[in-house]
Amino acid sequence: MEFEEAKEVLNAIQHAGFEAYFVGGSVRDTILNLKIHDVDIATSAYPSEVKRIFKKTVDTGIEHGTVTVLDHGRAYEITTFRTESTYQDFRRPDHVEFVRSLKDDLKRRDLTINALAMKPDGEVIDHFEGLRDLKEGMIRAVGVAEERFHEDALRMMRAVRFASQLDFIIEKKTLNAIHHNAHLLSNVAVERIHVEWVKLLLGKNPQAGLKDFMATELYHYCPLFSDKKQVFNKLMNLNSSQLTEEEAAWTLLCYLSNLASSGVKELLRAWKSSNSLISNVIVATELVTLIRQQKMDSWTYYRSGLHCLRIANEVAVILGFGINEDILEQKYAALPIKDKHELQVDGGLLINRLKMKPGPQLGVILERLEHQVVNGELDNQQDLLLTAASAWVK
Ligand SMILES: Nc1ccn([C@@H]2O[C@H](COP(=O)(O)OP(=O)(O)OP(=O)(O)O)[C@@H](O)[C@H]2O)c(=O)n1
Repeated sequence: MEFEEAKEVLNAIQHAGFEAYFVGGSVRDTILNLKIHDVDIATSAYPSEVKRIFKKTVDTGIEHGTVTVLDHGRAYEITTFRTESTYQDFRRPDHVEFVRSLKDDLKRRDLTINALAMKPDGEVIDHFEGLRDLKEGMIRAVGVAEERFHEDALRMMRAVRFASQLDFIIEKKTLNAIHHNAHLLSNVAVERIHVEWVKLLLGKNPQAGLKDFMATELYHYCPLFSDKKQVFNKLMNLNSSQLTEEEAAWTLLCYLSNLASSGVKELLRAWKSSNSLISNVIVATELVTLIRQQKMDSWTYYRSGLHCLRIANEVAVILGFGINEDILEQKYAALPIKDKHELQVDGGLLINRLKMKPGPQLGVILERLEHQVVNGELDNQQDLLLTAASAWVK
């Protein structure tokens, strides 16, 4: 386990005479028995001191106190204890103030469940009753919630995200503070909000996260979400099994919003999504309707591709009209060709053998061949395809 190896890193810092602890999400997730992804370390050593202890380091965020240590092929982020919120946009490193006390460092973290530290021997340091909140399933800001949210407004989205991801309840004062400060979210980079929003949708209890997201009016300050109250209500009422990936989450949202492809594009662009995500969600959203209408023919399977078919069907299953997964896979596997390049003729061949001229007619004929092969009307054999094409040319 990553923790075991990371202990050596902690020990090395301690041997050099400094304090060092595991902090943040890895401590929370270990206590919750969840899989941990990255291990963050907080230390009283300044970055220059950390760099003296280890052979291989990278200055990944030296201005906010972070040095990455490379050890046995792994990377560990080691951050000097700090006070004022440096969790904000790292383009604003002007707030950093290093301190030598762990408590001061933990005091400026967002939520009590994220303000725990752990020693290499597993002892947990808990200044803000994070262990109690973990046990009770509570999301609570550290200290005065308003202050924490002013330091970094993204924390409000993190709170609703954790409510969904961990299936926890947001404590009343924290929830009120989010409601009161929701407008501050407008100052946060969309990319950062995006990460939290997706984690909320993919969480264990998205209905709970959405309920808080709406009740606190955070959604008003998210791109193009102001008019989506009804859609979120629909989402909340779905007895959904857990969504497995971001594209499925957006597809569900776009389908429930009745968005045509231009609307999907506009929404996802506003959320700064990648072009590949946008095009997959456009295809998958249309597919959901076709699945509902039972209009799934071979051509639809072919042009959608297996990836989008799976996404659309995941959504259709949640909506109660999905296709049996095995049947979906079988139908796709049974397609005579999966890609245009598998067609036994191409433009060059038509020009050479049928003396066709390059131009739009060639494209039309190739497309017709492709359709017929996919639909099983014509075998994908070169001589058959050439015969069919030559008949169409005449
Ligand atoms: N806006 C933020 C972001 C992070 N943190 C602190 O920095 C730690 C690490 O942050 P990050 O890795 O972004 O999130 P995790 O809490 O580790 O959650 P995840 O498991 O999703 O990575 C958090 O636990 C929390 O203590 C914070 O106080 N405020």
